[in-house]
Amino acid sequence: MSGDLRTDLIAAAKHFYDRGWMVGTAGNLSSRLDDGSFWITASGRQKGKLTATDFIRMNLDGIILEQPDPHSRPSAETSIHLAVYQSFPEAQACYHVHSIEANLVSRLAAGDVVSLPAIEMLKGLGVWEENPQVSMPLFTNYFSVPQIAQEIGELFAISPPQVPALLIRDHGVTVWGNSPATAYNYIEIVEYIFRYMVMARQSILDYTF
Ligand SMILES: CSCCC(=O)C(=O)COP(=O)(O)O
Ligand SMILES: [Zn+2]
Repeated sequence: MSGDLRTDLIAAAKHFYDRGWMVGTAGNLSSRLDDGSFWITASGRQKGKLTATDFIRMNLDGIILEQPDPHSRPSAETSIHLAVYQSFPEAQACYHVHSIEANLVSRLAAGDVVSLPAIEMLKGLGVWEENPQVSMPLFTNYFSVPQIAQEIGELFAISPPQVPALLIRDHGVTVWGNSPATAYNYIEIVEYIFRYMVMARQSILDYTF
């Protein structure tokens, strides 16, 4: 598997699993090859113990190109990865995890965006401004995942987000980057920001975002 994108995905999933962000088979990761196709985690796999056969290679039309385990199915949330890759052709990796903090933060916002605190960590998401006013798009967790994906694609076609991340209410966060390493960092940064927001709510200090 040397030079195989699945090596990065397996290592990332193990790290996120160990952080408690991919427990109980939660979350899905994908990464693109030079031909535009992508490896994505098969559905329902234990994300702390992935092997090369726990992935499926698909093209941007959602057609399966390689399936090392013939009994596997693509992630149930493949349509969201497709919406991200179709919206952002430069994206090379798309990572989705479920943390408790992401779920709590999604309940802090009543509307369709979450305002983020103007902290230094925003630079890690590409925001280099004095006292930035930044929000992350927040989507409804429809039972039908393709419906979530459709809303993502429709919104991003007219209004690209300020940061390479989206939150689904009561579900989890999805990020994308121009490499697997970048997407990995983005997950760590958004989860830091969510943790900050939850802790700020619990603190006696008056924080407004
Ligand atoms: C307990 S996880 C519920 C499904 C989900 O939201 C998820 O991220 C994992 O789905 P997959 O089909 O990719 O395993
Ligand atoms: Zn999910």
